[in-house]
Amino acid sequence: MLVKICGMTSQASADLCQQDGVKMLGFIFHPSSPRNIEPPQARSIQTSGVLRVGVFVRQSAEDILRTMDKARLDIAQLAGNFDEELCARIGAERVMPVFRPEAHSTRQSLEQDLARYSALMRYALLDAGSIGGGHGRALNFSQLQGLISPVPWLLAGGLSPQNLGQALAEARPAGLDLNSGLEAAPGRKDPTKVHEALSIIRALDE
Ligand SMILES: O=C(O)c1ccccc1NCC(=O)[C@H](O)[C@H](O)COP(=O)(O)O
Repeated sequence: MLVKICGMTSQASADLCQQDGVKMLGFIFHPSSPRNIEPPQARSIQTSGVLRVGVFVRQSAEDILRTMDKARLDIAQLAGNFDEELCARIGAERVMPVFRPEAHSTRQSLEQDLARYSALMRYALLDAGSIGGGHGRALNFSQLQGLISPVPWLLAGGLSPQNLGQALAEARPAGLDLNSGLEAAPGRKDPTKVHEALSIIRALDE
């Protein structure tokens, strides 16, 4: 199971989240987010054995690449509008676009969208809403069961210790992206919720 925890704002939150089984830590570069972080601060946060993911909403390829360099990022999560050219400029091995199931009237249309980007991305992330993230709202898990994706896909949107079991059983994703459901307050992770979520995932993933 590919587990990503998003919204790192300090070394303490990164240390808390760098536990067994966590594969990605997310840094949000979006000034209006309560989880926004500046590139030098993200750079100073030490990580080990995890992929460092930068979350971008509406930025040019140049800005994204500059921030990736400054903040020592491995992957760009494209949570706003994106196209083939943007993905190609960043490089397929470093791209995780955010797809929006609610914007598609059929499952086939979502799968066609995923297929269109097959050679341009390393992972796909599926989130609720139409732009941005961290809304705390869940997708309809059962509608995603058996989804055909050319790359491993992560389920995002309103995941918390309360609904992880249902999410895994119904959507059956390759990975999970957790954020506001593990917070004590916007931008501040709650140690109890983080431990609880990761132990649930470990138990269900055995
Ligand atoms: O979390 C934010 O504040 C945010 C702002 C702008 C763009 C993306 C953002 N978050 C992206 C994520 O990867 C979240 O983990 C994902 O949307 C799920 O969030 P949540 O519904 O809070 O679990």
